[in-house]
Amino acid sequence: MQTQNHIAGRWCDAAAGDRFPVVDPADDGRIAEVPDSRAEDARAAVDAAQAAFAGWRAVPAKQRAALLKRWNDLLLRDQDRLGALISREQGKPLAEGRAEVAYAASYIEWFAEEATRANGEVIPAPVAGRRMLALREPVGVVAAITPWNFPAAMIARKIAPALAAGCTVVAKPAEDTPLTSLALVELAVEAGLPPGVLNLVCASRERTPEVVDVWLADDRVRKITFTGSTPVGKHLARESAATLKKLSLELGGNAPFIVFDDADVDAAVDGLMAAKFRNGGQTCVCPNRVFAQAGIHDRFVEQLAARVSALRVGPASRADSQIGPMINARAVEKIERHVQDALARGATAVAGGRRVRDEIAAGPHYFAPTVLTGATTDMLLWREETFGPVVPVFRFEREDEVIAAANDTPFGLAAYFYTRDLARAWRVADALESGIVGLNEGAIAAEAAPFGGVKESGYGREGSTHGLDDYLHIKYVCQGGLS
Ligand SMILES: NC(=O)c1ccc[n+]([C@@H]2O[C@H](COP(=O)([O-])OP(=O)(O)OC[C@H]3O[C@@H](n4cnc5c(N)ncnc54)[C@H](O)[C@@H]3O)[C@@H](O)[C@H]2O)c1
Ligand SMILES: N[C@@H](CC=O)C(=O)O
Repeated sequence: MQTQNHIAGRWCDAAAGDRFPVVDPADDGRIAEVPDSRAEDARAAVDAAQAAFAGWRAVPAKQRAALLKRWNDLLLRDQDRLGALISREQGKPLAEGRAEVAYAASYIEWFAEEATRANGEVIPAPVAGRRMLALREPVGVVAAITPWNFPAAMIARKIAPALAAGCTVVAKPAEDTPLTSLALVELAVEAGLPPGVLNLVCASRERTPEVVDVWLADDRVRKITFTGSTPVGKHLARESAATLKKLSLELGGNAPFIVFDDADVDAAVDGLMAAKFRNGGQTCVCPNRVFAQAGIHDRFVEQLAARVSALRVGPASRADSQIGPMINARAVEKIERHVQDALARGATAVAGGRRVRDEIAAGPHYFAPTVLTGATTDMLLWREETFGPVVPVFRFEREDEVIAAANDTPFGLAAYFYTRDLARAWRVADALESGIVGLNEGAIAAEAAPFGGVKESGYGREGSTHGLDDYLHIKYVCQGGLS
């Protein structure tokens, strides 16, 4: 298991020698220790990335693509090992850990292919004797800051487009899950990535601001790409203004999931189970508020409660676990606070509603998959993302009422709805204020899709052809004297 920083092609400890523990969320048991980096480590990473930039951008796109393809192949070769590591440090069930490796690899493969398509344009000149071109160039050194919930996929879908575009990278993984990122970097080195092109430093929660502040202040860092909470995203936007860095921010959500009377209720329940319980509800696109129209409300809730009650809670180490531990004590406390607040304000738990601690789910961070009926807009879970296995169901009567309610949030990442009425399908898809819409579909993420939000869920897109643009800028070249 790799447990050192990677700077300028070398595995190294933090210059000051500090380390912090990485724990298994199932039982808080120590898995490993990694470097607790400081400002000097962050600066060394930028020095290395800047020194490597000129050489890397000059590597032909086809060779960069070949290297990314080798990296993709190595992830798939080691899928079982990496999947188990993700599950161990993050807590998701083993099948989901393995699936995340394939998901991460799909972004690397996608951007390997996109690397060779960063085409420019020849623009018809408005006057004689000129040739006008738009070239697409790498922005330079990119700083990537990633969350714990998808420790392989989130870093892969930032690093792969950056490398494909010809940028070099400094990265800092989430403090809860650095081991998977280190394992991915190890495979990138095995794939043949030159020294300095990809640098990764670990830092504890306390030291993270010291590391990231160096990158924010350094004018050699030309772009910040971040996935995480909205308050941290706003901080990065404010602090990078002084050097006018390019920014991609994938921030929090508060996704609505609407089931109309005319929906296929079985399909809606299937879609909600897929969208909500992936990673125990700790996914930024998880439905946070479920709206059921009066005509199907009771049938929908009955089916949903039966499915949710049957979910098996337990550690990733058991092959039959479907809901793992939450990432840490703060996370499970927030979930419990939301549920208790909802119950105190009149909601009813028709499934779950409490922490779990038993022979199988023996640790301190388990929460029962929960369905709450009678949810109302005065509850905490209306305003804040719960980020856990809790489904509050709101009853509604009319389409205009539910659209207003769905949009009544500063966030706008994902939204879902189920209907069989074609006119309504497009009316509602147009009216929802979100970057992503699942229409009769709960599983929306894919490497070929543009993933990102509107409003306070951030800006920029990851995946798809648009995902490469975030790491490129356009240079206009005007050649004269041709007549
Ligand atoms: N939009 C998305 O794709 C997406 C994905 C995952 C999580 N999220 C959101 O993130 C939230 C929970 O995730 P989290 O706890 O990892 O978020 P977080 O913002 O606390 O942490 C994310 C990353 O930011 C770093 N960080 C924390 N404080 C920082 C600071 N002051 N300066 C610089 N970096 C700092 C962390 O170390 C981590 O690497 C939820 O709201 C969720 O919706 C969004
Ligand atoms: N990994 C998620 C996004 C953030 O949580 C996804 O790609 O769906």
